[in-house]
Amino acid sequence: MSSLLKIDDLVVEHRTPGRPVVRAVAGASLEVRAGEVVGLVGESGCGKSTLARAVVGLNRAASGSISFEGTPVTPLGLRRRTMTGVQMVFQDPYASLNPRRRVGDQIADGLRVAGDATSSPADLLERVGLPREFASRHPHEFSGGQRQRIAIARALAARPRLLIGDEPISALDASAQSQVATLMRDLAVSSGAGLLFISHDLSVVRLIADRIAVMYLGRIVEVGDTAEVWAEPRHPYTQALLGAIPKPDGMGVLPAELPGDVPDPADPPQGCRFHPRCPLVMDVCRVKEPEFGPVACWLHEPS
Ligand SMILES: Nc1ncnc2c1ncn2[C@@H]1O[C@H](COP(=O)(O)OP(=O)(O)OP(=O)(O)O)[C@@H](O)[C@H]1O
Repeated sequence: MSSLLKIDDLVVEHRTPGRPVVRAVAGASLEVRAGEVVGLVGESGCGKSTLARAVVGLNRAASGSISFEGTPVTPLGLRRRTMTGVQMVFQDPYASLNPRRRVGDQIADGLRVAGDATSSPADLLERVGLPREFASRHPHEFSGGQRQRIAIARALAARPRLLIGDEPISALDASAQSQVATLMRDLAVSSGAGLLFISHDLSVVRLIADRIAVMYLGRIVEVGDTAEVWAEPRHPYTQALLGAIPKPDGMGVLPAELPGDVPDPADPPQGCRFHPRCPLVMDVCRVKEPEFGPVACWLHEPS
């Protein structure tokens, strides 16, 4: 599979006057290949949205690089390409659709972007599992799950090569969540596009992602094939997320609850950022950040 999106050592900072700088993405590296689904997971506030927004140019990169189909796009991100190559589906389908415009007209915008004169908005609605006649109606007539399908139809109309879902299911009813996630996966993969799917719902990510990237306090701490990471999570944080921390003596499993809260990204711990909460912490972890992959942990230092 060829590389579609490549993020290297990306740093993104939020600056608010009178407040310390928040380094929300602190040297993250990640790749999405054409035709694959990458699930990005991690606790609230770890920087997932900031990373996604940097990719589409809504947040500016302070350093590091982002390239799309081999072309560097940093520091402005993909904004100039967003209209054709990349589409993002946001968390809140109530906010992302224009309440005053008919659904069909909003989908038609995407078709125009792609220069697609053969498909109709009704065709796109059909592809996302909605009746063709919805095209003449307005967003307020629909449920959250239906609106998110409409937002997906609008994104797909532009024929993106990369689709990004930033928590696209977390505002939906439980019954709609896995359906919408699976739909995004099927539609992206069948058109040969890549999908970067951000979610804190691990069971859904497990269902749809080929690979999984685990983010902690601005960094990707583990990346791997979804089935392998589930079978054998290696970073203690991934183990905690999946509820399977082996005890240091190898006997049994610690409870999934991690001590303490996520540290403040404006003042991250020295050394490994996870060390204050890590049940397997060693001396080196307190002084030196593990800057290697695919498992950024001193227990898994490449030889
Ligand atoms: N516009 C902003 N100004 C200042 N700080 C921000 C801004 N946006 C995000 N942050 C901070 O950056 C950090 C990362 O936030 P981000 O929203 O990227 O995380 P996330 O993993 O997507 O979390 P969530 O799942 O809650 O959206 C958090 O500490 C957050 O408070």
